[in-house]
Amino acid sequence: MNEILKLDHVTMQFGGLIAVNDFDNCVKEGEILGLIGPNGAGKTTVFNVITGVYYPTKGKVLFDGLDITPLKPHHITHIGISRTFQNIRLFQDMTVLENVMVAQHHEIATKDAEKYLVKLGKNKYGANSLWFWKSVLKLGYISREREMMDKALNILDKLGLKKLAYEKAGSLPYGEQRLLEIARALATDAKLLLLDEPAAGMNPSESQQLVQLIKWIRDEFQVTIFLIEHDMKVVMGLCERILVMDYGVLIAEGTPDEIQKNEKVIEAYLGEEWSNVAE
Ligand SMILES: Nc1ncnc2c1ncn2[C@@H]1O[C@H](COP(=O)(O)OP(=O)(O)OP(=O)(O)O)[C@@H](O)[C@H]1O
Repeated sequence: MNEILKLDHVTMQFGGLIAVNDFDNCVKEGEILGLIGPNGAGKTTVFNVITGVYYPTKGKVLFDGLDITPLKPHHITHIGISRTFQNIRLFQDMTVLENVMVAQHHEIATKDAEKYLVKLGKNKYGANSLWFWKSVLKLGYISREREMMDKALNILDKLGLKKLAYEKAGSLPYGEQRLLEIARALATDAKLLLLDEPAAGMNPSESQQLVQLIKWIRDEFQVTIFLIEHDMKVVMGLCERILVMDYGVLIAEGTPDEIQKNEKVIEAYLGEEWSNVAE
């Protein structure tokens, strides 16, 4: 499998604290990769470096072979990486449909990213570029809105949320708000989805459904998935490969079976969350 994302010796330091220390690994195209580790291990910081929230102290991030380290978060969304957050970030007072449509509007703000891609000879996004100029000139704006709505409804339909399209996002039960976050991420035409604790707050039956749904999303939308998760049953049932961090350091990599037997990993977890899995 090709590497879709490469973290090349990434270090992220906050003052005296090294949150991520020489992280050197990749995400392979089409895989479901898990990132686990105790609280404060540095997992979210890895996602923040990938998505341009932080500029790493050392190292580079490559996406499809392209150095994306200097790009801003909205540019990173534009080139095909989208994320969900640990704490749900929806527009609570907007409808479900509007939330998904708004996610597509990143295309409007892409000029700088396109300049950067052109400079690197990588402009594969001609259609979006045309849309940018059309929207500036207000040409085709209405038909474009229609297209966005159809696309949003299609995604909602696939995720079983279409019947809720005109409900306020804030009125949805927690599990469905998490699904809506995934719908928003898919609406950006992402090639790589970063999911930060997708099962947080779900009951055991919801989280088992989520495992099946994420596998289905990977196949249906042909996306690669990199996720942070504390629920070990979800991680072990879903991920094909797992990376384990502790105190900013990548301490293990392997299949679910290999990770469950890894002494360093067992030690890092001090038996806590781990005992749930081993049962
Ligand atoms: N902006 C920041 N400034 C200073 N320290 C930070 C910042 N962001 C993260 N940290 C610190 O970096 C370390 C790693 O934090 P991070 O949120 O990446 O861990 P995590 O593995 O995602 O934890 P959790 O599972 O609890 O979400 C922590 O000690 C945290 O306090």
